Amino acid sequence: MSVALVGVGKSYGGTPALRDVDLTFGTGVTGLLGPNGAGKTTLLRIVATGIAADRGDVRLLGLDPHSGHAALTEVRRGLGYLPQELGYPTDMTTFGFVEYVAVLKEWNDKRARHREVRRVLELVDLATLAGKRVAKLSGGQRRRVGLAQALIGNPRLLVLDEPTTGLDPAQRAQLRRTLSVVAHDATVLISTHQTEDVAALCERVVVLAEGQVRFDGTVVDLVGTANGQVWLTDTEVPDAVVTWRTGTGRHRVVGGSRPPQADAAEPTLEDAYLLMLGPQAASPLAAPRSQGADH
Ligand SMILES: Nc1ncnc2c1ncn2[C@@H]1O[C@H](COP(=O)(O)OP(=O)(O)OP(=O)(O)O)[C@@H](O)[C@H]1O
Repeated sequence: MSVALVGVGKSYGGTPALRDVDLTFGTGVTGLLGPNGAGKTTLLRIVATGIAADRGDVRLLGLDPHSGHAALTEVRRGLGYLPQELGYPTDMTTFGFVEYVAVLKEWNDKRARHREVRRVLELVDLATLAGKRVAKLSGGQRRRVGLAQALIGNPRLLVLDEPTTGLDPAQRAQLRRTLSVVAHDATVLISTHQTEDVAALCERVVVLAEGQVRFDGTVVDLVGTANGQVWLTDTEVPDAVVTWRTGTGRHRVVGGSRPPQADAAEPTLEDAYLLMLGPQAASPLAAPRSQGADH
């Protein structure tokens, strides 16, 4: 296993961010879902060696990263990381910034380094913007520069904190293609608020809430937890766990007792996620629902 966490806990001051987390990850893409403050970024920062856990055992690529400088360096050599917020030196060009990271990652041979920078820029569809200054890129383009630097050297462990933020639908599809290739021989962890990304990309999904693992399994199994609990109705239903008016004017009803004159609907990953977390999940995902389609 590339990542093994046993009894991992982390607090900031008195605030617990992760409590007693047991998780292992091997090759393939795993999606981390959870409401704001669930602990996703904290978990990814621990796996990316940015911070140490307060409690428990952390093994990354077979090593305890905090057992000494050599182990930490060895883990970092195999790691690609896109943090939630990456500061960009905006006076550099796209090529210049990615090359700068490649230098830090010990790509000392100039020709090999340039080839690698061109390769990762191609992967994220930025080759034509290689000479443009980062300051002049759009938010989505800048996010892809961040992705490019994470992909340098084909890392065995790829940690991406909200990689789809700011990407348009075509770019998200491109990212899905890229990650599905990378994941053949790498362990990829992504956090996202987009259940569609998880449904499209991940074999496995982990739901975190209040610093604890609430679900760990396949996407299909998570969707299955909502079987028989999703309906479409013409009128509002007061006792639903979550409900919203869809773009067609009908109400999607998730959880609670079956409403009278309801049509059963095929559950989606989002339904299952909302049902699992109840009103707690309502912050990031449920807000824009009134404009949504009938799903
Ligand atoms: N540097 C920090 N100092 C103090 N508290 C922090 C810090 N980082 C995170 N926290 C707290 O730890 C908890 C978990 O935060 P974390 O950022 O890991 O959650 P998250 O699931 O990534 O949230 P989001 O979806 O909003 O990014 C929250 O209560 C948060 O306020």
